[in-house]
Amino acid sequence: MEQNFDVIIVGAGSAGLAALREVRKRTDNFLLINDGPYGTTCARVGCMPSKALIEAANAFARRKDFPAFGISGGESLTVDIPAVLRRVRSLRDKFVGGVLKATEDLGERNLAGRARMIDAQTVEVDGRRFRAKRIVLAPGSRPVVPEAWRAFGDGILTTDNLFEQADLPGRMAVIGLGAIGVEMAQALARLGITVTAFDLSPRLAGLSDEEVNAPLVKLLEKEFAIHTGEGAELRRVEGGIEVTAGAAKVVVDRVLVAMGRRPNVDDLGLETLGIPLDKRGQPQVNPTTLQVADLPIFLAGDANGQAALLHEAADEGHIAGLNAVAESIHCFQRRTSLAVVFSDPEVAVVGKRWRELDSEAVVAGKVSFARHGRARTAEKNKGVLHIYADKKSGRLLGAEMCVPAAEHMVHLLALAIERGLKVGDLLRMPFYHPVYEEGLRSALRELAGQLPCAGESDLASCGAYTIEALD
Ligand SMILES: Cc1cc2nc3c(=O)[nH]c(=O)nc-3n(C[C@H](O)[C@H](O)[C@H](O)COP(=O)(O)OP(=O)(O)OC[C@H]3O[C@@H](n4cnc5c(N)ncnc54)[C@H](O)[C@@H]3O)c2cc1C
Ligand SMILES: NC(=O)c1ccc[n+]([C@@H]2O[C@H](COP(=O)([O-])OP(=O)(O)OC[C@H]3O[C@@H](n4cnc5c(N)ncnc54)[C@H](O)[C@@H]3O)[C@@H](O)[C@H]2O)c1
Repeated sequence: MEQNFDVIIVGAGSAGLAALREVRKRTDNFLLINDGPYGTTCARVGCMPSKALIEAANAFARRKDFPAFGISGGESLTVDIPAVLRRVRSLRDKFVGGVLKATEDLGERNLAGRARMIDAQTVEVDGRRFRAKRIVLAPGSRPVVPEAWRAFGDGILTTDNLFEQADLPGRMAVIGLGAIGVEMAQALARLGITVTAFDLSPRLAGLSDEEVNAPLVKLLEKEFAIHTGEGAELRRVEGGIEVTAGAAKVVVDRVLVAMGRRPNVDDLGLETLGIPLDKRGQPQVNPTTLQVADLPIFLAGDANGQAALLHEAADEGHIAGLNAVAESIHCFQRRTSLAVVFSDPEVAVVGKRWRELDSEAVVAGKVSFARHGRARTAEKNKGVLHIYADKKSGRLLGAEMCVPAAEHMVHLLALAIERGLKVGDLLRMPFYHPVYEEGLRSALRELAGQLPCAGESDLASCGAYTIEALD
């Protein structure tokens, strides 16, 4: 017999739980279905354990700057990788524990099992059928691992099991240098592991501006070997796994695969819905409503293949949850796009990427942090920052950067872009001395110098800014 609900939510990840928060405020008649471990990808195997590993690696790497500061003895420091991994898991358990509270009082409204759509209002789990007026699908994504590589068994790692390891070997390959690959390759190298990294693309960490990418590659190459432009192949050899890519060849103990994540939509029964699916099996999803075509279904989080980031998953779950209980479906304006990769220096992209802009219609303000005063005091004077603005109006459009404190500067820029500010508006803000944001100001001044509308001074003449966000 089928059970009837107002809303069914599939997936208890960040998107599913954000939907749950809205749904349960408005109805008790819901069902949450989750396959596999609870606790979310972010807290269990994603954002949080990866950042815990990075922090340990960066703390240990700091010893290399000690001589420059006049501190000696750094070379006698050692790292206990099993202890590092134990701390990562201990922190991870606390983060997961916090997340589990969101579902602990649900009782029978929380069902463990794999859900599959039967039609637009019916879901099947282990042969049982459940109907709902509306359904939120938030099944997340999983690491891409080429089928043939599964034969290497525990020689292959992904971030699903990296943090579970009791110890790590001396030689590792990292395949894929997107966000995960860059973060993990640098962290592993900083923990003393000999890392060799590979990517098909010469652009790393999601950067599209080659003038920002090139210095990043140079900096990372000081810490581990990087080979780009060729697909990697694996072969078991005496004493390890041989990785080849074009002319590059290395034997390693284990391989971390970070070649992207695939949305979990392939086994979800979407083909039963009678709507077109693209070649990746994705239905059309409206990003402002999360609605799938014109069905009573909402697809949120990594699963919709739009922006695989935590804050976007949470927003999408929120929108999907609200729309799943609303009388009529609402559109929500999405936030300025923002992504940070927690390498050192940090990589960050905000607003429009360079490749999305018409190079004829924009000007770029560029600054190198090599001579940045505050960064020099901290031995962190590395990287470059590019800001893009509309040539005619001076309106800020986006930025790409690999610099220290990028995570903070992109938030300031996101505010400016979201509020439609111009280069001159941001230059009228105070910049304290000495802070990393002075580098941002240099890039803005460089931009202003290229704009026909730029004045002679950063400061406004009398009067209000007449900008809602600032006055
Ligand atoms: C190593 C790593 C580091 C990351 N770092 C960052 C970061 O620093 N910043 C950032 O913004 N983002 C980061 N991310 C991305 C972020 O973690 C994800 O975007 C986010 O967790 C996605 O949430 P979600 O709800 O879509 O999916 P999930 O949290 O994966 O939830 C999906 C849930 O649905 C379940 N499920 C799947 N199929 C079914 C089914 N058929 N039936 C029932 N249940 C199902 C899954 O088992 C899972 O429990 C990182 C990701 C990784 C892997
Ligand atoms: N700091 C963060 O915000 C953060 C950190 C980690 C992950 N994430 C999210 O998780 C998602 C997945 O991360 P990811 O790094 O796995 O994916 P990604 O899509 O960012 O990068 C995958 C990389 O693998 C490369 N690649 C693909 N196939 C390859 C092959 N055959 N050989 C060599 N290289 C190959 C691609 O060129 C790309 O550079 C990202 O989209 C990101 O949104 C975010």
